[in-house]
Amino acid sequence: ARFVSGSMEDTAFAQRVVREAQLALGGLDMLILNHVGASYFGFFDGDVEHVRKLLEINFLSYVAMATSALPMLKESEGSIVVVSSMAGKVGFPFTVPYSATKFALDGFFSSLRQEFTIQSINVSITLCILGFIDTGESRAVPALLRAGHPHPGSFSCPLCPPLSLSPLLQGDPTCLP
Ligand SMILES: NC(=O)C1=CN([C@@H]2O[C@H](COP(=O)(O)OP(=O)(O)OC[C@H]3O[C@@H](n4cnc5c(N)ncnc54)[C@H](OP(=O)(O)O)[C@@H]3O)[C@@H](O)[C@H]2O)C=CC1
Ligand SMILES: CC(C)CCC[C@@H](C)[C@H]1CC[C@H]2[C@@H]3C(=O)C=C4C[C@@H](O)CC[C@]4(C)[C@H]3CC[C@]12C
Repeated sequence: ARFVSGSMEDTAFAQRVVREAQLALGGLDMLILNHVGASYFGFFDGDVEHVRKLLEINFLSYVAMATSALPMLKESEGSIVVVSSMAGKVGFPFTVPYSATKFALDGFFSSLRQEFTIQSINVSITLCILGFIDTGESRAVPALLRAGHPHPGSFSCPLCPPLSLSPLLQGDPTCLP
């Protein structure tokens, strides 16, 4: 495997990764955009700088990489895959900055897809809407909810008040509308 180390909060770095891929591979069939910066699970704390930084990592770098990769993807009639979340489709408490970055991805890439159709550009754009997955930082979330954090006492799913979120986090999707 090849890698380029750096941080996606710097759009120049995001563009460099694509250039390095071009030099190393000579073209690109697929661009999978997946990384996310660390955030917190709790009530919005008013930190606007955190929202800006998260937008740079989770949103702007995706825009920069897709834009830089587009000539290669047009050439190969390839694909862009954008990893998003249910929190990027429905407002959900305790993930305000993260959710904003995922909604932004939907706005940008779903609109771009429409333009590709109008212009007959044969590059597919797939937005993946994932539910809860037991990885990285997210591992702490079910325990936080079970412990009544960040809201004291238990709380219910805002979309279906009679049902608790716990079954959903344990893999039972019956809470979904
Ligand atoms: N887990 C979940 O419940 C859900 C996840 N998703 C989505 O799935 C995707 C993957 O999530 P998941 O695997 O859980 O996330 P993790 O938090 O486990 O991993 C995040 C990855 O992003 C990288 N990263 C973090 N900050 C930066 C940065 N500044 N520059 C470059 N890379 C960075 C990390 O690299 P390093 O390890 O080197 O720091 C790490 O590889 C994301 O798009 C997420 O939104 C969607 C719905 C639910
Ligand atoms: C219709 C709704 C009731 C569905 C609610 C689903 C909720 C519980 C699911 C859907 C998407 C999930 C979050 C997610 O996408 C990614 C992360 C990043 C990780 O670092 C920390 C955990 C976090 C915030 C997940 C927390 C749980 C979320 C909000």
